[in-house]
Amino acid sequence: MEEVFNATDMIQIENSCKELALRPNSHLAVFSPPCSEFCPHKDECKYELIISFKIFEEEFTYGLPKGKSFKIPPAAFLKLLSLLCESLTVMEEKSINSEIIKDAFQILASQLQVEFLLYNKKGDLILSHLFLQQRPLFLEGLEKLQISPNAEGTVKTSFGKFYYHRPLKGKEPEGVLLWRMKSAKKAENEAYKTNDHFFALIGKNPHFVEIKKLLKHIAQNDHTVLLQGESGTGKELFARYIHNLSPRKENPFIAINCAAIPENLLESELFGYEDGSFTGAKKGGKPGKFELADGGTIFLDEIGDMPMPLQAKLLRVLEDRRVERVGATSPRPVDIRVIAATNKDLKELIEKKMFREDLFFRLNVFPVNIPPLRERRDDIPLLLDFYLKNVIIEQDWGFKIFSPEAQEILKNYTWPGNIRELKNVVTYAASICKEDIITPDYLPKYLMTGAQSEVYVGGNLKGKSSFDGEKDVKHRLETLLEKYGRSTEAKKVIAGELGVSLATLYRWLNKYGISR
Ligand SMILES: Nc1ncnc2c1ncn2[C@@H]1O[C@H](COP(=O)(O)OP(=O)(O)OP(=O)(O)O)[C@@H](O)[C@H]1O
Repeated sequence: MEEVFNATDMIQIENSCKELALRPNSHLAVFSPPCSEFCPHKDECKYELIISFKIFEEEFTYGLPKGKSFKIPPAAFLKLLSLLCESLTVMEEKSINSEIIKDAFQILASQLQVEFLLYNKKGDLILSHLFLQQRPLFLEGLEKLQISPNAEGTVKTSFGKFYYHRPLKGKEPEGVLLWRMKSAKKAENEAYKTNDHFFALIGKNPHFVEIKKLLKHIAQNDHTVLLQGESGTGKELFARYIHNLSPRKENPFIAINCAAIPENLLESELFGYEDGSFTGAKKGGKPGKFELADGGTIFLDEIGDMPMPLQAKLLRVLEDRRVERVGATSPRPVDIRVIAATNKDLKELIEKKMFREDLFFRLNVFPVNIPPLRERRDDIPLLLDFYLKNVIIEQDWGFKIFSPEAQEILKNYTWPGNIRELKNVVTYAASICKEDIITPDYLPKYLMTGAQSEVYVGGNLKGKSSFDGEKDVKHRLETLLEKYGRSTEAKKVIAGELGVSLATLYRWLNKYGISR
């Protein structure tokens, strides 16, 4: 028989207490100790609450030690509620326990973030717990709810959608339990909002899981890793994953996007500079990213965009583990692990004499290819769920899900912008849909027409739909620059609005000859 409670804090109470707590004729009893005036420990009972219930012939009696908080899994609580539903006679008898039972269930429900409505078999609402700012003026009687004769299902009430469960005794329903979880749970909130990207590396696709395993292994040593994959596939997230699993995890993780920084600044950003090394240089000089990453990991994103002269300097750092600030006369030692990433074919760049072959071999110690989303479609539902929950929690919205039809469309789309695009689509759909269920009406139209997003075609702007041709693209970029300005902050906003990375935005600005 499955144990209903496996709560970590609820403990099985001693037999002596059990005898006092158990009510042999009822299925369920909740005690706010003392359980009885005859209890020898009644003045110093160590439990806050005692719950005793019987399923079939088996009895369970658990106590919550004082000063502990409930950690009962919500599923167990729902089982308990449905048990309560079957034991409604206990409530209706107005037994001495009924008030305590009510209180206990209210406490449990609020701790577990469960909303519920409990009706007896006559259809009267006898117990409820709803997270509403204002108390509802009235609660619907059961007959208004038009619950189907099934034992389980979903039903719409004036407080939104609920799941229902009606236990049957013989053929007669014993009552009905309506319940739902509050979606914006604080506990989830913490898990989802965590800066620890380690936890947010979502994916169960076997190839993806293999990569995670390999990287976990690689993380233990200091070898250089080269992550290759399309834009938005999660290269930076993987780099953080490696760092978080490595012995360097307490030290800095420094990311720099080689394509997002103007060529003339990149050198000093990476290597730092000495006092007075150029006009406008900060007094006392400045350490570069390599020095800042000392003891930790440096992530060189878009390495294919690094200018040739800097490639030579990077090669020296990789070979000697020493870095020379601009204007310095001698190098300083650095202890770093290097992770580089690219969405370009470096071998092709080598052929075009745009990337140094010797640097490629230095970087390519552990090459890892991150698959595009279209090659791991089985992960799409997981990612949709993850980002939907994320946005709901961030915005403190209520319950929302994608309808099966919307899920189907999202699953079949090619996602040229990969996970970044999926994330944007989820945010867009959840923002414009005021209902609980996100139907295809709320999805961007290009997903349905088979056309690709205007902003994603392998990271290059060449799509169709509302954007037609380069003239439109250039115009859109110019309009946005006019609207937001040209500061780095403004560019981040623009990149966000277009749903691309900052690096891609810089690439486009270069491509269309728009001044930065
Ligand atoms: N497996 C994943 N699970 C959850 N979120 C992910 C996953 N992979 C990527 N993301 C999210 O997708 C977005 C893009 O990821 P990231 O910046 O790591 O991609 P990238 O490959 O480095 O992109 P680019 O080449 O454009 O810099 C980020 O918001 C990241 O959090």
